[in-house]
Amino acid sequence: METRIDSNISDENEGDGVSKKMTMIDVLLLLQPNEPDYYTDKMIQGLMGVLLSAGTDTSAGTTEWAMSLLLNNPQVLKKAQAEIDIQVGQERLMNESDLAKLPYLHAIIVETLRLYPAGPLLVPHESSADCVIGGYHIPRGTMLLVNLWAIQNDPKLWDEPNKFKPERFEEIEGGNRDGFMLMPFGTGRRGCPGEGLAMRVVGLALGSLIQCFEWDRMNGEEMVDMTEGTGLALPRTHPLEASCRTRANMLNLLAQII
Ligand code: HEM
Repeated sequence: METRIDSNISDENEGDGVSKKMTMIDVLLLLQPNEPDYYTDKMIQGLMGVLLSAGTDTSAGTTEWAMSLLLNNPQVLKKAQAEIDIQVGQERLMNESDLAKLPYLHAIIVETLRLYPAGPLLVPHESSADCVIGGYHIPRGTMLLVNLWAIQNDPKLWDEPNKFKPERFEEIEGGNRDGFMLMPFGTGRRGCPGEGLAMRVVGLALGSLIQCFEWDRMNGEEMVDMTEGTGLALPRTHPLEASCRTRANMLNLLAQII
């Protein structure tokens, strides 16, 4: 990965500085001449590495949990497919601009993030000054972990918290954020900066899989095992295996692009 980022940096350094589309690396390199001690190659490389590592397993894992939940809840999968068929049709592949017309797909992703948040304890925060949280005195320099998983699965806050019910978010624009019941991307100024990108990436990947293929569990009646593994981004214990076949009406379209 370092080599890749290095070569991007040296390509950009050799260019005339005017690129067709500004990437984040382009912007950082433009800032470099004015503040060379701050925008060093090492710092840019580190920033890119953080974005890649923070954005990859989280988005892929959320897509995998969502597919697992859909396989165990085929009626939800059918409803999502019907929404895509009505809003997008089968003449073209769905694209990013379709996401705004697919509230049920959005609700599926939010419900997945409620049940299986990729950051179950958020990331550790540290108080920069003495403060009081919920009546507790927190001295400066204390590490604070938020048990997001417990909040998002709390029966005092959620009706049937263990059930996968995307309908609970269908009516609510952008998911229910009242009272911090749901914050899969954290909150405040250290909240996840990749939220918008993640929702688009997961929406497009999951939506395309639903639009193009019929999905079944590998072992018929046997439910997909939903055991959580250990790891920072709440991985599954076993990678998901599923059976899929191209939907009859999508065959021609897919044949053209493969
Ligand atoms: C489904 C996907 C994702 C989930 C669930 C997720 C969740 C989170 C959470 C819970 C935090 C900690 C927030 C807090 O402590 O308040 C976080 C931080 C962060 N995320 Fe994400 N994230 C996702 C995707 C991404 C993507 C795509 C990127 C970038 C390309 C990204 C970049 C970051 C960075 C840089 C931080 C640290 C922010 C800081 O400390 O100021 N994340 N994310």
